[in-house]
Amino acid sequence: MTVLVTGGAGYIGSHAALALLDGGRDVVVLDNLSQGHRWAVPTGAAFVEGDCGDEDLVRRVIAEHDVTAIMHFAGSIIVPDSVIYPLEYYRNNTVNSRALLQVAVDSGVKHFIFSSTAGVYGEPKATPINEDFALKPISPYGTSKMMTEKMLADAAIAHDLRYVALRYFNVAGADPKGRSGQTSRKATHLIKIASQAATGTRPQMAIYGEDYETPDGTCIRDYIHVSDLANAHVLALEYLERGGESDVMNCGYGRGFSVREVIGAVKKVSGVDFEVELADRRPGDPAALIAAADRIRQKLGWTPVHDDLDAIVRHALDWEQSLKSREVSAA
Ligand SMILES: NC(=O)c1ccc[n+]([C@@H]2O[C@H](COP(=O)([O-])OP(=O)(O)OC[C@H]3O[C@@H](n4cnc5c(N)ncnc54)[C@H](O)[C@@H]3O)[C@@H](O)[C@H]2O)c1
Ligand SMILES: O=c1ccn([C@@H]2O[C@H](COP(=O)(O)OP(=O)(O)O[C@H]3O[C@H](CO)[C@H](O)[C@H](O)[C@H]3O)[C@@H](O)[C@H]2O)c(=O)[nH]1
Repeated sequence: MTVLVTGGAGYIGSHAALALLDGGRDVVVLDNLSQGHRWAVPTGAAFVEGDCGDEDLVRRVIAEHDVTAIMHFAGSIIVPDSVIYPLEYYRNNTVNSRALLQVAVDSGVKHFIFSSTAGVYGEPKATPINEDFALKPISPYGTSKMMTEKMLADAAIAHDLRYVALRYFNVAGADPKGRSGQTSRKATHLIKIASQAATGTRPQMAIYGEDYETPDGTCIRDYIHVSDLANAHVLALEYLERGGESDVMNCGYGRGFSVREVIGAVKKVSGVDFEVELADRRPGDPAALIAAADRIRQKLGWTPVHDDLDAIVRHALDWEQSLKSREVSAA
């Protein structure tokens, strides 16, 4: 009984693989290394280099490793890129997910956990956002994820398969033991960028807009520690294994911090007063995104242990320092 982790050489997938291994599970990672790194695959996990849309390959991996569950992280993740290359995002996020789902159904894999996003809500009418809000994505990225959610829902009705789609809010931080962290080749996430500015990997950073209708004028987000998120995946798997119904669940803490508050925390924790300039709004940024996070707590018994901005920042900074000594290009 092995868990197939697609995208397990990437940021969140490698943390989920660690959480599964820490819990005594067998793991096989399938990653095409388009973004991830071979060294990011945790020790103890089997590794197959390849594409999650390659049905023959996935079929073989499932059979050879006795896979009974799939955690599907593989995908393309940069929202503005999805506007420029929409068909590429639909191929990698939607078409490849369809292929993976087909093989899962054909092979009798009954449990499927999917990386969805708060991006499926688009510009929500209010905040906090609960799972019953209308899905109105405003980018091809968000739409590509919403379409996979729909495929999962339909497949779960027609076939012997149950799923949990986890809608992540803003994922940040790194493994507290320093075993993994965010190593995207093209960093866009606020805490990653601020950590790079603090550790000297980049000379300065920008705040994208300070004229939003928020207390300090900058956008508010619900930052969730990647290790708490990884544990949510393990709990979601246990939930399915004890017969839980298919569901979608927000992953966030239910509170928000502004861009200025985040940058202040990175400066305080690092002790570095790096340069911050003001820039125009980034297109498509909603003013505030905060999760209503009751469902995941109730249904999975999820109790986060890293709900502390300074701790999230500390772990992100430690990881950034360790990347510098590994001489990995993380920019
Ligand atoms: N990082 C976030 O804040 C965030 C928020 C919401 C949702 N998500 C979703 O979580 C998942 C993981 O994101 P991440 O931040 O770890 O990104 P990441 O880029 O670090 O990891 C994605 C991994 O998938 C691999 N990959 C991409 N396409 C593949 C394919 N066709 N076949 C096999 N491997 C492939 C990449 O090489 C990479 O290792 C993604 O599906 C993303 O959309 C991330
Ligand atoms: O250098 C930067 C980087 C970000 N920001 C701001 O910081 C906030 C957070 O931005 P991120 O890029 O860290 O995260 P997003 O909220 O844009 O994106 C998150 O939500 C998206 C869907 O809404 C996707 O799921 C994405 O993967 C996930 O990280 C935004 O207001 C952004 O404008 C800056 O001011 N400067």
